[in-house]
Amino acid sequence: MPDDFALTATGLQKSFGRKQAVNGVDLAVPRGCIYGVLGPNGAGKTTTLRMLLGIIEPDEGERVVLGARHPRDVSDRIGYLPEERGLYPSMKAREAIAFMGALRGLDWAEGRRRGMEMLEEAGLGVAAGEKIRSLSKGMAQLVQLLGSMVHRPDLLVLDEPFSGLDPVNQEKLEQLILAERDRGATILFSTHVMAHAQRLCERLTIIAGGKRRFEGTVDEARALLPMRAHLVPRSGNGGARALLPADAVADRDGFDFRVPDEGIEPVLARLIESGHGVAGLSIERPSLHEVFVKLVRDAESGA
Ligand SMILES: Nc1ncnc2c1ncn2[C@@H]1O[C@H](COP(=O)(O)OP(=O)(O)OP(=O)(O)O)[C@@H](O)[C@H]1O
Repeated sequence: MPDDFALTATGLQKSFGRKQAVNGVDLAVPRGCIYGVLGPNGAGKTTTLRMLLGIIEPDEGERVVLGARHPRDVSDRIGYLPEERGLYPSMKAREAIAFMGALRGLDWAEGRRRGMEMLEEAGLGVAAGEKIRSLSKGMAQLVQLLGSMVHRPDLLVLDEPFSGLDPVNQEKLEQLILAERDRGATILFSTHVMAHAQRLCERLTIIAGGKRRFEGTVDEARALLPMRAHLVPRSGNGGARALLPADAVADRDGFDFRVPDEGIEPVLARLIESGHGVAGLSIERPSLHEVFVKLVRDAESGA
């Protein structure tokens, strides 16, 4: 494996009975990068992550994780937040973190010390001595997340880490992920919430129907769809329609349309020369959410 990659996988395939969950996924995750595995429900994200971690074996394909022949050989260097959350309900938060660290080879006392420190840094110091069963679901999830980081892993794999968290805790989680990246870790996380991916990911893969539909940066993904313009003619919506691109749709105060390949300038020139004028114009890049929906719909329709 080239040293610049924390993880590579080629041609991963997995079936459960007659259901093909993953059908030939390739991944190359650069070291020190925040990498998103995006896909709709049932796309094969969890199955892909489990194969990468060696929890299940692929039917076909290869994966090299942190240079190892099998992911289990480097499990002490990996942190993992599984999709099914769960900590021992009778453990106190600080101990639950130390326990998760101990499972990855961290000294118990050091785990407790770091656990306390991490809880305080995350603004959860008050929860340190509380039993897991008395914490809210979101708080318990954050404790489990801290537990997956306590041994300072080189690779952190988080399966749908944002689900179940309120907006304040989602923000906290974004900060924790960025801090782990700044520490030097590689972070691989799955999600179907595009706003987090758009803000965090340096690279991403979109999976749908068990296959890879896109790989690249957020900017490259957003460039897959044309920019959109919202234009307000000074003369109102009346006579300007005929001067706009054919796909222009009128809304309350103007028109929405795809920016033509030749640019927006000819449209503006026509409106100005004809005396309709331009009272307002905004041009927006499509969001990752819009690109995701398009790619998933194309995949569903077999495009
Ligand atoms: N152990 C299993 N036995 C049978 N089918 C399975 C098993 N695990 C996954 N599947 C099926 O494989 C497909 C992919 O599932 P997977 O959980 O990997 O998708 P996902 O992208 O993580 O979905 P979600 O976002 O809903 O969690 C689904 O159709 C799922 O029902």
